Amino acid sequence: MDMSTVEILQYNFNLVKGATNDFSDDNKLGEGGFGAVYKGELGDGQGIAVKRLAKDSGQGDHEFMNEVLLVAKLQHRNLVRLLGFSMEGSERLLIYEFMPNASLDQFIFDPTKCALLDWEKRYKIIKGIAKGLLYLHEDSRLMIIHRDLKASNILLDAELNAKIADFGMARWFKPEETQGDTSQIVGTYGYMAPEYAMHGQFSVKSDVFSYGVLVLEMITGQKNRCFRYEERMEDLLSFAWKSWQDGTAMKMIDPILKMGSHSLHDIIRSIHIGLLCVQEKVVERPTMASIILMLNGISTVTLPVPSEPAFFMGVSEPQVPLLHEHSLTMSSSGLGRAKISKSINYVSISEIVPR
Ligand SMILES: Nc1ncnc2c1ncn2[C@@H]1O[C@H](COP(=O)(O)OP(=O)(O)OP(=O)(O)O)[C@@H](O)[C@H]1O
Repeated sequence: MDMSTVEILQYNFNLVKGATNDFSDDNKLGEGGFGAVYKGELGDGQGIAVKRLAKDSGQGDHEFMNEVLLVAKLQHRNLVRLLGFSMEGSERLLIYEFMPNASLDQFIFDPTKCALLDWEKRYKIIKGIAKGLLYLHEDSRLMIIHRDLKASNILLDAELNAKIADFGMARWFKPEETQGDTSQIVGTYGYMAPEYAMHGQFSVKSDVFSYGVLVLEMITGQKNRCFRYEERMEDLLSFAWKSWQDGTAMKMIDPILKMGSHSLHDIIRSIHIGLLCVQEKVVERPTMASIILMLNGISTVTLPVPSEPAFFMGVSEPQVPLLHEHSLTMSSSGLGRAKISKSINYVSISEIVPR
């Protein structure tokens, strides 16, 4: 381990504790599957978000530091930057740059704040997420599959640039290894590709699936998990697919997105791209590299006709109550044995080589 890098990344525990007012409730930004997140300010005025990891991970200091070093090396304008870490006893803190506009879900699903994100801004975010994912999938030194891409994991900076957060569940791969099988499924209901949710198979294409759900949510302004149309509960993917087939895709667009003809073209194209991402057949889903070409509307790129999406939501509603927006962990034997886990520990970030 490169000790000089460790020194640069390691923050004094008491300093961080003080910066968050002793992890006070007033400073609490939210709580995720890994623990609570607190706002803080360092002596030089820099805003930070401190993730205080749940204490039951049992991970050694050395392993923890190794993981932090790996994550800190990932730098891209569409990824939330990990500034460093702090440890004391069983306490483990991750220190991130602070994102003043919080997460995307707090805009697009909020009846008032949704108006702050017009189509231009949403389109910029859709493109930004695609660039961040492409970096994770193809351009960083290691291949990374996020595995829990969703609206609450997209943070927004002061200029509303999209920054992908929560690499806690990402896995690192050697470049030639692009697929994995796991019995520990960690993701969020509504965004998980069916082959991952049901058989534990994950690949860059399971991230592409989640990206497609996210794009469709940004256009409709509704959550995949509780989509409504004319007072009826529907399944977002089935609804999008049916509307597309019927030539009535317009009716799924969030009315708040007032459209000129130029943006309408981009919105319809984005619905098309979203549908390509959520196709049932994994091989038919485009890669992030082709998605970026499609989004940029390169005229030589003709979009393929989408095939049927996976109606995962419709057929396999888990028979368990869902706790908030939280991630679920289930055995690879299927949804019947799904169980909710609120305290997924960060051991999963250390899995560098897939099984
Ligand atoms: N760097 C940050 N800057 C500003 N706010 C942040 C930052 N990181 C997290 N938050 C806030 O803290 C909340 C909790 O974050 P966290 O990533 O732990 O949970 P989550 O994404 O809601 O759930 P999960 O752990 O299931 O992914 C987020 O919704 C976000 O509003």
